Amino acid sequence: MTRGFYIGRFQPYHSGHHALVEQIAEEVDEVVVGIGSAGDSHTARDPFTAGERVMMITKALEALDLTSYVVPIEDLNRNSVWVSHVQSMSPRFDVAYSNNPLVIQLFEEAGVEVRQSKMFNREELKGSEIRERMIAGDAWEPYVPDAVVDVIHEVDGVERIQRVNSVDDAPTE
Ligand SMILES: Nc1ncnc2c1ncn2[C@@H]1O[C@H](COP(=O)(O)OP(=O)(O)OP(=O)(O)O)[C@@H](O)[C@H]1O
Ligand SMILES: NC(=O)c1ccc[n+]([C@@H]2O[C@H](COP(=O)(O)O)[C@@H](O)[C@H]2O)c1
Repeated sequence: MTRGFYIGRFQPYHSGHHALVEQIAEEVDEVVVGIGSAGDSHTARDPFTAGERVMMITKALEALDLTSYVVPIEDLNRNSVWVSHVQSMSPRFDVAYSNNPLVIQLFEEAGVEVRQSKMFNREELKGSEIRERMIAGDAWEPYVPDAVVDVIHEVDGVERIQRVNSVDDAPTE
């Protein structure tokens, strides 16, 4: 039995993330999705709370025939012990999936196998692009799983990101 660990901020969880989980599911028996920067929310870069991201991912993964666990993981101001922190919060895993250079380095130094993945339609399936679309009032719904559309509507997510973005942009004096 092998279990994979896939970490990201998932702001929001989009169809590129989902395609990758489907690929991971072909390689391992179970998947842990780690929600990184779990303490961050209500900013233009990180608009959604950990709980909202748990809902997005849990509901999107319901469509897959897969045993999965969704685990929020807060950041730690100490990279050298971050892998231990992750391991303390997650079900035991055999392999980590990431394309983030720091994440890869930290896992490899800790002796954890890391698999990098191909990017799916990265032009459009990118969190920052999808957040920009929300801020601009453009269509974002085609780029996330249907379950994520429902969650973002339920939490008034577009209004949230537009509001925090206007605060971020406000003059400081
Ligand atoms: N389109 C995609 N296809 C495959 N993997 C992806 C895709 N987008 C992101 N990933 C991977 O998912 C993991 C988590 O990414 P993350 O949550 O930062 O998404 P992102 O789209 O890069 O968002 P942001 O633009 O906010 O940084 C990273 O390892 C990243 O490389
Ligand atoms: N010291 C730390 O807290 C630490 C180190 C490496 C990665 N992380 C987190 O892991 C996640 C990696 O996800 P991304 O690949 O989406 O950037 C982020 O939330 C990032 O903040 C945290």
